[in-house]
Amino acid sequence: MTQPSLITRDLTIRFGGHVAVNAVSCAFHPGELTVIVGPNGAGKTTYFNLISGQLSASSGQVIKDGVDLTRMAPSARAHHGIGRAFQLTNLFPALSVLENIRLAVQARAGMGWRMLRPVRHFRVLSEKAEHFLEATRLGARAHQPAALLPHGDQRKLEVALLMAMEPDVYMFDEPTAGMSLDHAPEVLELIAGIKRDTTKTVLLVEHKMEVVRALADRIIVLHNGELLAQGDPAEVMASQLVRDVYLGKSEGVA
Ligand SMILES: Nc1ncnc2c1ncn2[C@@H]1O[C@H](COP(=O)(O)OP(=O)(O)OP(=O)(O)O)[C@@H](O)[C@H]1O
Repeated sequence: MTQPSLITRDLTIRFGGHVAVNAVSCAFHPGELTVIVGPNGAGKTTYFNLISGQLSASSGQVIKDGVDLTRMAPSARAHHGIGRAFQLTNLFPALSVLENIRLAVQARAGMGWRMLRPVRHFRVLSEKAEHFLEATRLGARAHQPAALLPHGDQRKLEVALLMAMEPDVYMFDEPTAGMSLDHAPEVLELIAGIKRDTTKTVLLVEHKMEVVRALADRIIVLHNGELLAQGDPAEVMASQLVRDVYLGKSEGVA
């Protein structure tokens, strides 16, 4: 087994008297896609926010390749390779798909390629942007304003922007939420492609069991902010403890 790229150690956050994430210790490895499941209010999104830095932990640690990120801002965590997909609100809606991807590539380049000469720099940026455009099958939409994309293509553009940042750890929160059945497989195939790169660690929050079945190498189950179970998806979902938690919340696990 490879070394974990990401570890949370006793990660905890309290909102007043409510402990939304309670001492969650977990390791995530390159080449592995872990789906985080649990009933509504279990703490999944809060756990994600603690890893990406949108929330600060009350106690515990977030460690990436041996570096303690716990007190870092989201941008510093991104610099250390944590990449989280967000809905398109932070895009430039009037710019084209290709221009948005190029900006993401440029933001990434600002982190690591300062030594390149300007002309070569520009060519490399453009080639990289084209690469991510094609990889996400958005070529036909290259020159359309991002704001005018159909919903399914907007979700693909979110994946393209994340890929352009070239993170080590990819984080997706319900990546097919609100998508039509036609488009969901395309986004899932993009995520499956990322997972085939054995240097990448992928974390996914997901409710849909068909998505869990299609993509998960491993699942972790959160319940009342605590880590209830982890391991092989089929085995964990079949366990009585996990079934009780879901049935107790009247949510199907079939
Ligand atoms: N900023 C906050 N202030 C107070 N309570 C919060 C805050 N953020 C989350 N919570 C609470 O923490 C708990 C976990 O919420 P969270 O959104 O992480 O759950 P979830 O598992 O992602 O749920 P869902 O599947 O419904 O999205 C909930 O009880 C929620 O009300």
